[in-house]
Amino acid sequence: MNPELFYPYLQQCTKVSIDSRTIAPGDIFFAFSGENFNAAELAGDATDKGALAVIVERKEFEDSTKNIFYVPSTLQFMQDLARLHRDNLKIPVIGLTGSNGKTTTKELIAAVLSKRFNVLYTHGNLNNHIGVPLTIMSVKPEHEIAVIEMGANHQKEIEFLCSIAQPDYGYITNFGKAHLEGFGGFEGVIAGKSELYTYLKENKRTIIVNGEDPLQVQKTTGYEPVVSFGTEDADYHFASINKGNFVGLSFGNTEVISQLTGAFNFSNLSAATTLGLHFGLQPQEIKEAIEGYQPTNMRSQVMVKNGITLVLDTYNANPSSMAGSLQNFNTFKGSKTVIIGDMRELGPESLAEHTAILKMALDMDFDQTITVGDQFEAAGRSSLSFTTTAELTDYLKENPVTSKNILLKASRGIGLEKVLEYL
Ligand SMILES: CC(=O)N[C@H]1[C@@H](OP(=O)(O)OP(=O)(O)OC[C@H]2O[C@@H](n3ccc(=O)[nH]c3=O)[C@H](O)[C@@H]2O)O[C@H](CO)[C@@H](O)[C@@H]1O[C@H](C)C(=O)N[C@@H](C)C(=O)N[C@H](CCC(=O)N[C@@H](CCC[C@@H](N)C(=O)O)C(=O)O)C(=O)O
Ligand SMILES: Nc1ncnc2c1ncn2[C@@H]1O[C@H](COP(=O)(O)OP(=O)(O)OP(=O)(O)O)[C@@H](O)[C@H]1O
Ligand SMILES: C[C@@H](N)C(=O)N[C@H](C)C(=O)O
Repeated sequence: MNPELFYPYLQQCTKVSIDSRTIAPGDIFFAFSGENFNAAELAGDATDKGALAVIVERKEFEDSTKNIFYVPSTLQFMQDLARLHRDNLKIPVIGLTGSNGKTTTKELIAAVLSKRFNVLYTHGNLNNHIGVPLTIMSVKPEHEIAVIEMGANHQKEIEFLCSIAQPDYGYITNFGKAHLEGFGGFEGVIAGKSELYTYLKENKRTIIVNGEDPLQVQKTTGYEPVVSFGTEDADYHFASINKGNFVGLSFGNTEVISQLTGAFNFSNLSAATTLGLHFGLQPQEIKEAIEGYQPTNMRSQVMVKNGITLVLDTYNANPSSMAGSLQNFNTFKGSKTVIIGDMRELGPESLAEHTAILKMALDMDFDQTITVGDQFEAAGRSSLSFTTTAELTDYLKENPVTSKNILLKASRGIGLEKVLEYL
């Protein structure tokens, strides 16, 4: 089977899926093999559920009478099919990457643009070599704009994802100390993420740039077309405002207060507002969209429990986002405890980065700094350190935290959100 021959199935399908458990009539099922399952064995189940077509990479499961087609690599086929679909799309595609804030910014952009357009945007964090093709293939004729998040942890990955998403507009949230191991240090992060700029420049597409970020400005100076925000002379200028623990922005007579905490979210809000204005939305529409967006995904999520203000930021962590979270949390009024867990994928710089973050936390105005993970443990003395989240929860059962504010931040693998029920 080749992608051109298969393309009519994609045009007719209800949705695409890589999980037979989600298949409904009219769907296409792409069967992958993994650590636990070889999904090709489930091709029959998928057709029993009404799948329009199934792609398998095991010849013995091919059955053209049931539209079960064999390809040498399900992944490669899916990527080629997505590229073909993208070639046929006539709508603006906005691509974004960066070290921190991709998902939040993507959600904000989608919320804003959805006030006026039918927007297809990346679901959750499906931002990689599997997630991007799935997202692109999900664009239907009724969609008017697509917002595609692109993630990477090594060189040439963004270049590859751009070859599929082919963004007309591109935005890099920032360069930070994330995935240092795979990128080969901070310079490697800059090179890897800048592959988006290379694509946009080579294809004369529009760059959205934060004029207050010197590294982004340096990478884009002299290029046209650019839509800039931030500085006074940028295309769009916003002032940062705060209400309690929440960050917002103002422009003209419009004041917007988001449900996001952390000064770092100002650039995320600014990017979404810029795109809203660029696509002709009214300030009031943008305000309603941003004020209505509530993070529910362990990304700087603020909640009140038993009278304690909790910041749940356990979806990921790296030195840049950890520093931002600590600085923000330090501005909270009242007594404060931070519970921070190891930051993964930092390679040889890991210990030094954990040591610097621990020092930063200990120098701040917190009642208690609690750490989880062997990297923080190796980094030195904190008020309290635990190797695993399970050890911490055992401790919390006997010794509840009494501060009025608690920050929880760690890499995903630490599973720090499990302590929530003991706070
Ligand atoms: C192929 C797949 O789905 N893998 C997921 C799967 O892996 P596992 O090996 O455990 O699969 P199984 O053996 O259980 O199943 C095999 C397949 O069979 C399907 N199946 C199973 C049972 C059944 O009854 N019916 C079935 O059809 C099943 O659906 C499988 O397809 O499970 C893991 C645990 O949940 C998943 O982690 C794994 O997902 C892989 C890794 C994946 O890439 N998923 C993409 C859809 C995706 O976009 N995932 C994002 C993660 C993005 C991310 O981490 N981004 C980074 C930067 C990118 C770095 C990049 N180089 C990379 O490595 O990804 C960032 O910083 O943002 C997500 O899920 O959020
Ligand atoms: N602009 C920003 N600058 C620095 N840190 C940020 C920024 N935006 C968000 N963060 C931090 O990063 C955390 C994760 O945010 P988000 O999920 O949006 O990032 P991401 O880049 O999509 O990460 P991932 O790809 O792993 O989902 C937030 O909870 C916050 O701590
Ligand atoms: C969850 C994954 N995309 C990620 O961001 N991993 C880093 C290492 C983290 O969890 O902090």
